[in-house]
Amino acid sequence: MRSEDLLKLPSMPAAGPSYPAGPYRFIDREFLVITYETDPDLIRAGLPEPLEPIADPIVHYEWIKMPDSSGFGSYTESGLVIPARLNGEDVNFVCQMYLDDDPPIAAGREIWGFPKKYAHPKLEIVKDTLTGTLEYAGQLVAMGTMGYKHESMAGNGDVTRATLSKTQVNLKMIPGVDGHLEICQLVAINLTDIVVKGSWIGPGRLHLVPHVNAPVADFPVKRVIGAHHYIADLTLPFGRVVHDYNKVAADAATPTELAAE
Ligand SMILES: CC(=O)CC(=O)O
Repeated sequence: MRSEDLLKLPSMPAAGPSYPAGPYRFIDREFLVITYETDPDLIRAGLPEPLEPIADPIVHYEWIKMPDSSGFGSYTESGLVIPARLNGEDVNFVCQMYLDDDPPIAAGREIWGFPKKYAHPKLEIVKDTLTGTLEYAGQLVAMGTMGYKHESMAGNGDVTRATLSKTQVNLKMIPGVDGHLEICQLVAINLTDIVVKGSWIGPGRLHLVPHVNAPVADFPVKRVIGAHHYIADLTLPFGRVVHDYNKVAADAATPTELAAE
């Protein structure tokens, strides 16, 4: 295989790349987001610097069903997002994500640094209840329930658009061949071409179970604040590096330390 052909490949392995080149467009992407209050000390400890906590110690627990995703197919994911501040901007730090499809796990980690792990999330309508569950290694670790379409936010599409437009921040960590973190960065992403197709609020409940390898319950639920169900089409564009830990450490190293390397 010629080098110039290799360099045009979207991903590895060269024999059957895991995911194609973008753009990555999602149609009818359906969200259940349960917002709750947790312990402020746990939020402070869970946010990588220089991210800072906001005044309210809140977490968004999400289920996202993606039936039609270019390049990735049909899959579901679930996880935790923590509102935070970065350089004076309100952002969402993507803290944990669990999903059931290999290409978006590989692409999510390799391109944008999403903290993705393989698990079995589900989002379904069961009788009168929008129900999200997450199983990791055969055990239930999260269950969220919401009254189905109680109050439409149709006249309030801008609120949902604003929610989807908020900057997301990931901690991307990829080791090099010597095992050290060759890439250790905060990566920011803003979704584009957002079309909100439906949006509802209603009563919600959330149950999290401690699990060592899917530690969603490390941010325990003190009080549920609200539940939001919405459906949208959107594009996930490439990201941008907003903080490079290796560069900051190299810039801070003294000339003596550098000479000793
Ligand atoms: C591929 C991705 O990272 C997108 C998603 O699953 O949210």
